[in-house]
Amino acid sequence: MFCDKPLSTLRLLHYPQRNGEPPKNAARTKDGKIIAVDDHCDTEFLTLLTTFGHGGLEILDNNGDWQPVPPRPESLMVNIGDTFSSMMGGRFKAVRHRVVDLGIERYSAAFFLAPSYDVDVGFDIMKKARGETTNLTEQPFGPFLFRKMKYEKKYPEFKDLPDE
Ligand SMILES: O=C(O)CCC(=O)C(=O)O
Ligand SMILES: [Fe+2]
Repeated sequence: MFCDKPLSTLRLLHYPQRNGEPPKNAARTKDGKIIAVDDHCDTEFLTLLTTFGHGGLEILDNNGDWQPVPPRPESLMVNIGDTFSSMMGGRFKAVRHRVVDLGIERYSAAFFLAPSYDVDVGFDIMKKARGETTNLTEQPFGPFLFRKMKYEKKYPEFKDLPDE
């Protein structure tokens, strides 16, 4: 499911320390902190994330409040992606998260485990395992990912890519 024509990616992130005043139009949280990465859910299957001990990551809880994720040494954070959530019929939810600027230089690394380009992700894993029919339609992961990134999440780096 993950090995042939893989679409998994490793993202190495460096957030340089800000010098001087932030731009006037910088995106801010309700309590005035500068947002370094806007809130989003990861799109792929599962994400393994380390922040190398840095704070700044926040998740949206069920009450709609943002909660800081305290860095835990020697551990990885595992996030469920939209694809896994949809394949589990929504029983597991992709967590909304964002990164706020704490005024320090920051590093993180995220491995986005993604199904292969041609793999059908348009079914409910649990229903299929029980031999039940699923309502979802066949959906190869590659075009599903590209469409989601381009039209739904509107990520600029996907703007000029073809749909398939
Ligand atoms: O830098 C971080 O801690 C998180 C980055 C992130 O959420 C992402 O790249 O999808
Ligand atoms: Fe993320």
